[in-house]
Amino acid sequence: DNSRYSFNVEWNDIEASVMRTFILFYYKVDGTIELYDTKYRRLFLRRTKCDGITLSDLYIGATVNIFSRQMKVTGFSDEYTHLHLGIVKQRTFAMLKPDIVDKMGQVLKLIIQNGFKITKLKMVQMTKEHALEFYAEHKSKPFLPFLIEYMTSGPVIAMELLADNGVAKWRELLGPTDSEQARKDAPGSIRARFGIDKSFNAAHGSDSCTAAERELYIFFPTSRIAQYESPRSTATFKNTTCCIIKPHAVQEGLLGDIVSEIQENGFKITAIQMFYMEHPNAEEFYEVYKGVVAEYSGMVNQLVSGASVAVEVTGVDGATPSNFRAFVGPTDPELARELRPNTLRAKFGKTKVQNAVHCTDLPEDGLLEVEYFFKLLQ
Ligand SMILES: Nc1ncnc2c1ncn2[C@@H]1O[C@H](COP(=O)(O)OP(=O)(O)OP(=O)(O)O)[C@@H](O)[C@H]1O
Repeated sequence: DNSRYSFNVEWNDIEASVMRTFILFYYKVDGTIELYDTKYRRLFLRRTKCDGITLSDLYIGATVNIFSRQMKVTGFSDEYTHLHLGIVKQRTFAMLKPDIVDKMGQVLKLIIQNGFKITKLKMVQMTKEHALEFYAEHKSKPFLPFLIEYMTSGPVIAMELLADNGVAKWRELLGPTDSEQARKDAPGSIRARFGIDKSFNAAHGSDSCTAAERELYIFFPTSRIAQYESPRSTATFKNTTCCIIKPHAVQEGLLGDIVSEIQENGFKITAIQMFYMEHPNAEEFYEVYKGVVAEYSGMVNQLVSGASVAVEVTGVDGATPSNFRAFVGPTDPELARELRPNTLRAKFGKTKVQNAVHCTDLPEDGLLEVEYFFKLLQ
C-alpha cells in the first residue's frame, strides 16, 4: 500500500516564542513519517519511524509526540487525505453524572471496549451558572431546578470522545434517556447498566456535532478567558497522593481497568485529568530521580510519549501515600508478579519504564506531586 497521508501540524516552540507550522507526511507502507517546514520551505525531519505514532493517532485536534515535541494536528493538507480520513472521525462531548463518578472505572472500560478514543478527560465541579448554561435548551422545562441541583451535587467527569460517527455512536452506547426504558430496549447500554430512572440516568452525550462543539467549549475551552470561567478541577489537596497512569497504559486501553482497580480497593479518586506532557515539565516532575535512577531519561521519554492521566488518590487515614505505594507494588513489574501479584504493576506493567503507573514514593512528596498537576499545570 503506497498511500501517503498529509496533515497540517503546529508546534508551539516555547524557547523561540513562535508557533511553527509543518506538513506531516505519513507513509502507510512502513508507518514512517516526515516533516516539512512550511515557513522556511524545507525538510525539517527526514522520513523516519517514530515510535508510538500510527495512522489512528493522526486526526484533527490530536496531539502527537514527535521526538519530544508536542505537535498538534490542525487539518488535512491534501484532498486525498481529506477524502480518505475526513469523513470518519467525529468528536463528541460525554459526561458522567455525579452519582456514577465512583464507578467511573467500569464506565471507562465500556467506552474503550466500544472503540472510542478518550482524547480529553477531567473531573470538575459545576456551579449553578455552569449547569444553567449547559442546559440552556431546557430553560422552560419543569424538571430544570431538579436537574441543576443534581448536576451540581458533586463532581462530574467531562470527556472528549473520538470515534467513527462519534456523536451518534456515543448516543447509542448511552441508550434511551429513561434508564428503565433502556433496560427494556437496550440492556447493554450505559444507562441500562448504571442509571436509575429518567432523571438519574448516569451519563450525558451531545445530540449533534454543533452541540458537541458548544459543550466541549464549556468544559475544555481554548481561550484563556474562557478557561478562567470553565468548571474547576476538584482536587482537595488533603490526605492525598499522586498517581499517573502512563502513556503506554493509556495507549493499550488500560485506563478503565486501572481506575476500576483503584476505586475497588479502598481508595477514592478526588481528581483526575488527562495531560499531554511537554518535555521540560516531565523533566522537572521527575527531577528527584535524576542521577539516582538509571531509567531517568527513559521515564521522561515515556511520560511525554502520549496522553497520560493524573489522579489525586485519597485514602481513609493519614497514611495514603504509603498505603497507595504498597498497592501499586515494586517498580519492576517482573518482580511485582513474583512477590506481589495483586498489585497494579504486577497486573498491568511490562518493564521498569513501562510499569503502568507512577506513584509518589516519599509520603512527604504526595501533596507536592498532586499540586504539580492540579495547580501548576492547570
Ligand atoms: N421528565 C424528566 N424528569 C426529570 N429529569 C429529566 C426528565 N427528562 C429529562 N431529564 C433530565 O434532563 C436531562 C436532559 O434531558 P434530555 O431530554 O436532553 O435527555 P437526553 O438528551 O437523553 O440527556 P442528556 O442531554 O443528558 O444526554 C436528562 O439526561 C435527565 O437527566
